[in-house]
Amino acid sequence: MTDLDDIFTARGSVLIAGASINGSTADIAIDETGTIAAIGEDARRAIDADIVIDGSDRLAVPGLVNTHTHAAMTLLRGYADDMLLQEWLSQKIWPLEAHLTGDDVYAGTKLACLEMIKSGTVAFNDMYFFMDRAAAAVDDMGMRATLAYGFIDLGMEEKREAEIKATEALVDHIRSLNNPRIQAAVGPHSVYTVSPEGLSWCAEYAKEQGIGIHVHLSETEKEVTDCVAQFGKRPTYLLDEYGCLTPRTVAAHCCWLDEAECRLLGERGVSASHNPASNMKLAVNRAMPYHWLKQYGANVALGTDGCSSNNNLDIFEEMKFAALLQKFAWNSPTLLPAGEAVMMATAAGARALGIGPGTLTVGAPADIVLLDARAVCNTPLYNPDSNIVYACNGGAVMTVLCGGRVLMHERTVPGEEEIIQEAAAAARSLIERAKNSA
Ligand SMILES: C[C@H]1O[C@@H](n2cnc3c(N)ncnc32)[C@H](O)[C@@H]1O
Ligand SMILES: [Zn+2]
Repeated sequence: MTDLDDIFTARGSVLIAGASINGSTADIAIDETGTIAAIGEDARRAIDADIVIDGSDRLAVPGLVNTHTHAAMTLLRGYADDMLLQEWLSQKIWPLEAHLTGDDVYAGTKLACLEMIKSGTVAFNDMYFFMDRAAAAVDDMGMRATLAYGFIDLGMEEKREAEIKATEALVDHIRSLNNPRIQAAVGPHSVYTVSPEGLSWCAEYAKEQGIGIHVHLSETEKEVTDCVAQFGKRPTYLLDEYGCLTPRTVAAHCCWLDEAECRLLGERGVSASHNPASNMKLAVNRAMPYHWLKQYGANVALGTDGCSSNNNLDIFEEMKFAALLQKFAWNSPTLLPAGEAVMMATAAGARALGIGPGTLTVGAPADIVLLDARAVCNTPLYNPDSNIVYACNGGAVMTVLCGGRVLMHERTVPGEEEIIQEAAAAARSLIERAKNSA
């Protein structure tokens, strides 16, 4: 077996020896390009391994995907809780965010990446500000991410011009990085913060650039009634009218949808990001109609939302909350069984971001998580999906690989201490600046 230091610095082929995959024991071979080259009997012959990782007492699962977050909001964790969404945003969050700097976003996104890696997430879909600095953090941490600048014009033409410039600058910047793990998306925040002109620019620009769209959709009932009062139609139809519903759109929340809207999202091939912890915390008072979205073929994945409404980035918790909330809200104990929750966090998430199949299969990117099969939460282990969704949290994750690179091994992530210290310092200084300006 390879030493800890070598595991993080070596670049090359990796053999995971004797891990448990879907109930049977197998080796996994990963080639130099970070692709799964073989699983099972052929694995040892498929590569001349530079790194060997002991997979005994480990369950191998695909890397988890967080399809909706505001990563740098780790700096706002616990800053404002137990409030109504509109008041929380307008009275607490937005005033504090006005003081954010690029350095804050770098430090906060690094803390977010650390937290995600420690809980088995390899890829995320982010919408925030100073996203060139978020990209730097993602690059440093070795994860995958789709990064969108949060486009908010509040119906003002001048602001719209600035948001267009910021969006274009981010897309150009990400292209210049030439990092296959980082892609750009366009991020119209929502129908209540972006004008029709803004929505339509976002849709056209995304189409022209061949990139995705990341938007909040029908999170609260107020969003829907305000939209109907102002535009005479529900948010889904407004987004559709301006071209924002595409197979490369990720719509976060999707709580207050009626059946016809679910059908339209299915027809347009949209991915819906279910964020049950945030929805329950902010008491949006309606669970995403998962059964309709599934029935009409929308791709339903999972997200945490930001750390100020969750308050962590653990997709294991999100799998459990999703499975529980759906059952409770729709009065159906058979709705969203464990296996489906795992698929939402893996294959559906990967599909939403266009990053491969999100499965442990030959030819897939080697985005692999090894769980401790001997942990309390995995004992006994009748049905791994059940343990993963209902019993475990991210603490059971021991090793994480993204594109064949080891990001965490035996729960060690290089540089963890400094990342935590720097984020804590950034949060302190942010609060200080906000106080001094008040
Ligand atoms: C990108 C923007 O989205 C905001 N934001 C964070 N959480 C939510 C939510 N649940 N609903 C709407 N907006 C949110 C961020 O605070 C930032 O201002
Ligand atoms: Zn959000």
